[in-house]
Amino acid sequence: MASYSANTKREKKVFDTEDDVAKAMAEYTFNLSKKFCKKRGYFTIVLSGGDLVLWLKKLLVPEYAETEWSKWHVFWVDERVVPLDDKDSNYKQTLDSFLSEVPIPTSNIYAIDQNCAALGDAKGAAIVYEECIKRLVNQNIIRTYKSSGFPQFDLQLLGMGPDGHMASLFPGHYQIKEKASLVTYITNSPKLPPKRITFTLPVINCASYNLMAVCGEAQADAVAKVFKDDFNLPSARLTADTQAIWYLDKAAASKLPSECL
Ligand SMILES: O=C1O[C@H](COP(=O)(O)O)[C@@H](O)[C@H](O)[C@H]1O
Repeated sequence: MASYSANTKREKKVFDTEDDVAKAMAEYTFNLSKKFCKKRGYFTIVLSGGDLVLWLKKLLVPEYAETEWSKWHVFWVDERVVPLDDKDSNYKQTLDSFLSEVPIPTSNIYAIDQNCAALGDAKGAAIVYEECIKRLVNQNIIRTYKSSGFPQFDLQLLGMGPDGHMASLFPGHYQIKEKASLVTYITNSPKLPPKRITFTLPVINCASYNLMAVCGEAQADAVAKVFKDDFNLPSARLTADTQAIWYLDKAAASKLPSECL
């Protein structure tokens, strides 16, 4: 199993504005899509909810017209267990702002199970999502991390909340300790809505590339704690197989200790 003890060097780039972060995230995604589509014929990309959903629109510019959308397989690192047409659904938000604009085959977009979502069955949704990931590993669409059996996604685009949570792994909640499952669930999330499913930390850290994009002053304290290695914050535990990089705007980076600048 992958280690999550911060042995992959945490990298960062600071940009002037949120718009610059979004543009750089799009460029990073485009380049990795090109690399993996050429190498394997697939690109497995994991998305988050939150602000990032809007930043994905930067991929819709003519510069990236050659993106091989038909080779994309899209997952969510976490999802709120609400009906798929609910305004809080990460799937719906991403569909409305980005996915509906690009020709990714519908069968390559892996939303959570709609029955579990409609019933608010978080445990069931986690089980079904884990089965889905395992099936795609068996089909060689998702690679595995150094023959550990853990899935290895090509790229994950992540966000962090002001409390330092990433995906739906929240500070002080036991889900961060889960090591055996691929997908777990929470029914008392401190951020609403309360029922969510989430990739576990080993799965998150097995990805080839992890890009954490964080903007705004509200996140500055948490960013500073992460870069001081405060592992109480789930986001401080982010690593990756090849690269774990943080894209920050100046506001989010404003409280970084001077030795980190
Ligand atoms: O609830 C969630 O929050 C985090 C962070 O969102 P942000 O708006 O502060 O960027 C997000 O990454 C996660 O996917 C989402 O479910």
